[in-house]
Amino acid sequence: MPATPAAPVILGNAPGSFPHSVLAERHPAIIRQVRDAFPYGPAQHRALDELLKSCAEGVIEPLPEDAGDRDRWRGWGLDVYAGRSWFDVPWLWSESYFYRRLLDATGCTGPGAWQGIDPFRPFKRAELDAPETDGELAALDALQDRAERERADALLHGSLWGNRADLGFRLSAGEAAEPAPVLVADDSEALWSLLPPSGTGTLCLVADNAGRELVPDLLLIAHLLTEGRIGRAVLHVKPYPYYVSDATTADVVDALRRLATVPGAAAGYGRVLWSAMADGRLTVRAHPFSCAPLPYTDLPDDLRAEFASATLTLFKGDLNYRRLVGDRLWPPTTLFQDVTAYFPGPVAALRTLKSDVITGLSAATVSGLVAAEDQRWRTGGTHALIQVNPSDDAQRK
Ligand SMILES: O=P(O)(O)OC[C@H]1O[C@](O)(CO)[C@@H](O)[C@@H]1O
Repeated sequence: MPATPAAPVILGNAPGSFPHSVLAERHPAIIRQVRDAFPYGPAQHRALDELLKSCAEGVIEPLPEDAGDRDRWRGWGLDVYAGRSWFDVPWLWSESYFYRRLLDATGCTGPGAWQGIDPFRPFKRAELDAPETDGELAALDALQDRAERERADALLHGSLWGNRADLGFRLSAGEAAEPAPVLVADDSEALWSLLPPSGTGTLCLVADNAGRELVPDLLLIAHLLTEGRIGRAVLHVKPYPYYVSDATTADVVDALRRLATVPGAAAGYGRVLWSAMADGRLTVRAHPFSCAPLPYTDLPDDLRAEFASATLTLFKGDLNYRRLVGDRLWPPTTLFQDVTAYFPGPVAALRTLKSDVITGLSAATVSGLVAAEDQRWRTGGTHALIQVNPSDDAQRK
């Protein structure tokens, strides 16, 4: 458990706050976008109307009695939160449950003809098929004659900034200008020391978004396998559509098929990944807990054991960061090592900053950011971090 006293859990009930705006504005907008993207029938339109009304002024309703995951959600807190306003329960819980209910409203959770139809697929496909993606993949050609470490860094940064859907395989961390550095924490040396070129271990990469984030995540995995920094990778994705663009197995297939159609170096990475899938060096996992509305302190035993045996578990994106350190208003200088001390193995986070949660910053970095941007740096997606806790559970005891 953290050596630091726990900070307050973030709720969505403070008007003017970022979490409140997500519940009050972003969720209704997502309902509108999804409704406009599909030729839904009357029952789906009615269900979307009901969800719109509920999330604006209603309360959290239980799942239907025949929902296959009803007991799971009851175990995740549904019995405690049902009947309360969406705004008064932990923000992480409320947001996660919104996406679960959206799947019911669109028929994705079935039964029926719409079962399994991802309501976010048109947006994910558009991003994957965008001409910008071709341009960014073509940039890989220029990397090929660089030293291994340089290519590794460029791919790490591609994966990091892919979280903003902006691959830019950067050869450096970008403008590190004071007082507001782009990269607010950079533990990349510690990360590479966990994945030396002679490695045979396993990387668990806990993915975030599909499309222009998942593609560079896959490229990074291909590089690590090819260069012998890891022997195996396990890519954790979501078992069902979630938080609009979160990657599912179908999105992995789309991304790999996309890489199979491009020219140049990108196609070579695609071939590496395709054969690594075939011989088991790359596997895809879609554990139910990946869509849990809970922090990773509540890891179920099977996932805990899996992460404990990995050489490194790498969490991508903002939502995973919130779950990793706890969705709490930590003082920004709270040590990342303290809030991740519960984690059963070496762990790293690659994240662009899109919500209030932050840990592991130096006091000087915080004051530079606040002086330049007040608190906007926390949520604007213009800053990023690479944080590592290299010690595993055994070493801490
Ligand atoms: O795709 P990412 O990086 O996980 O970001 C998702 C973030 O977007 C939001 O859903 C809304 O901004 C946050 O709640 C969440 O943390």
